[in-house]
Amino acid sequence: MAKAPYPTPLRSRASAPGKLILFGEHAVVYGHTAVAVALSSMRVTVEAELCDDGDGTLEATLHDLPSACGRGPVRADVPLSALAAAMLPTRASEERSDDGWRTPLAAGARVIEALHRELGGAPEADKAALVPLLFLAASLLPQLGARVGGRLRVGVRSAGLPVGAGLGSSAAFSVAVAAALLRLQLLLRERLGSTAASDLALLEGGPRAADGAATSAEAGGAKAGGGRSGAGGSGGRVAGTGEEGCREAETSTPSSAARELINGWAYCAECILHGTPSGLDNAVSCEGGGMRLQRAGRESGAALRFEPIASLRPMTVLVTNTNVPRSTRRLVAKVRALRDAQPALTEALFGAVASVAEAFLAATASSEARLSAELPELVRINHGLLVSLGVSGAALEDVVATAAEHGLATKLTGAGGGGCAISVVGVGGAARGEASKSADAARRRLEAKGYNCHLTSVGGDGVLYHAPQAAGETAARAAPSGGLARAAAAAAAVVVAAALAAAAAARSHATA
Ligand SMILES: Nc1ncnc2c1ncn2[C@@H]1O[C@H](COP(=O)(O)OP(=O)(O)OP(=O)(O)O)[C@@H](O)[C@H]1O
Ligand SMILES: C[C@@](O)(CCO)CC(=O)[O-]
Repeated sequence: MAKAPYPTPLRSRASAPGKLILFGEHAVVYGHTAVAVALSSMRVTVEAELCDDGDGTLEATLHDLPSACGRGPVRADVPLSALAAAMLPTRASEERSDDGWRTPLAAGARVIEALHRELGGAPEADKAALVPLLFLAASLLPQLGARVGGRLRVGVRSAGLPVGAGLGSSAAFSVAVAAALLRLQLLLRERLGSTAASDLALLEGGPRAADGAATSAEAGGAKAGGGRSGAGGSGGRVAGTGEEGCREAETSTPSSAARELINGWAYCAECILHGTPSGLDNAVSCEGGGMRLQRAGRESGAALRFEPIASLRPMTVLVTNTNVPRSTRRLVAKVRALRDAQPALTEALFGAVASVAEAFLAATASSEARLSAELPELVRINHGLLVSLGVSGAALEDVVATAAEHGLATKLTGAGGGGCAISVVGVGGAARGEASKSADAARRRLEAKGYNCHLTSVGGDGVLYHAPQAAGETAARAAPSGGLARAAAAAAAVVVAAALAAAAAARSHATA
């Protein structure tokens, strides 16, 4: 065992947004077009700190999740060496080294079981929430298990993103944890002087769109290898609205190579939480902006294809959480039953939903004025089609009617039944003035009825790095020492191509 001191704590901080489905839920299950966007001001933020005091423990705290034991938030202290041991099935089969963080690799059943065991007698619900974080820590900081002493502290907080309401909180959690821990790995390598060219490429952050780096022509350029992604302009508008969210001055977007790795690891965490998710939520959370998605075939097992929407325009929506629990599985089954009973009619409804999604894509590609004119009607029509499919509910209809009294077109988002609805407030500048007065009035009425509302722009920043809260990170780089330093130095020889190939492999896995 090596004891390699970190002269000062290393800290990283990252955040990632939730998502919402603008158009096309349910029809997308049968191969029709849908549109999803990032909820740039509703985010999960993760702080991670690695320091030399302590007894070789990972301290994880999920500040927003109340523990099922009824005392405080979900939290755990786990020996770092035990985490490394739990990962042995993965490492043995892969013959992997401390360099394993470069290749996102899903957790097998034996690894998941071993991580559960490390959480001892904690309530099952707490374990389920913690295991993805433990897995990411062990995967992205594999060197730590071989050390004596030290402490890794990870804290997770949500900024306005409700947990389990259909807005992609689990993906935001997974992306933000993966980003914070990847950055810690890279800072550790930099501190130890083992930074290779490939690591520098991963460490590099770009300016956010909110800093004015992305013009509207670049907005949404979420191609692999591209710089900023997502609807850059809206990122700037979010920062100016005075909403909740992360607006630190020192904020940057991870490089595209880093985003690919983050997305790959986040998908691995999502698989632990959800089995076999499509990968849409983590892709939108990571890249920001908006995505067009479509299944390759008519059946729900068919692969989902994602395509960034290059022309997404800034939009402001009022998100209303009915607080009515919903089961996506039950609602999807309900639509399937309707399709079995009325195949031609149901297919016609799906076709109409897809036409709405395509009309939205045409309008946003055309002009702000056209989108502004057409969006409310498109929202109203899509909701009507979802009502016809039988997936609305009493609270959702109440939200639609209440918002309509204030001139706002509203639709359910996600599976329906309960969960959230979205009301169009405006496109670009239209979100101010009269539109914003209507939104304020609607919000007051809806909140008086017991719903939770959040005014937000959509399609802005994806995953972001933030300046850590405390000083110390800028302290002088330490000389490499001990086994950890040697392992890190050996790993540094791996070239850029390896990191990019690994990330590409993860991406193809995530979109499969
Ligand atoms: N802020 C957070 N801190 C820790 N864990 C979180 C946080 N937000 C979400 N999670 C994890 O994600 C789970 C919720 O995932 P779930 O899929 O039910 O909801 P969602 O992601 O909000 O909705 P959807 O997947 O339908 O968009 C939580 O139980 C928890 O494990
Ligand atoms: C209802 C649905 O279309 C969206 C749920 O958020 C289901 C799915 O796409 O898997």
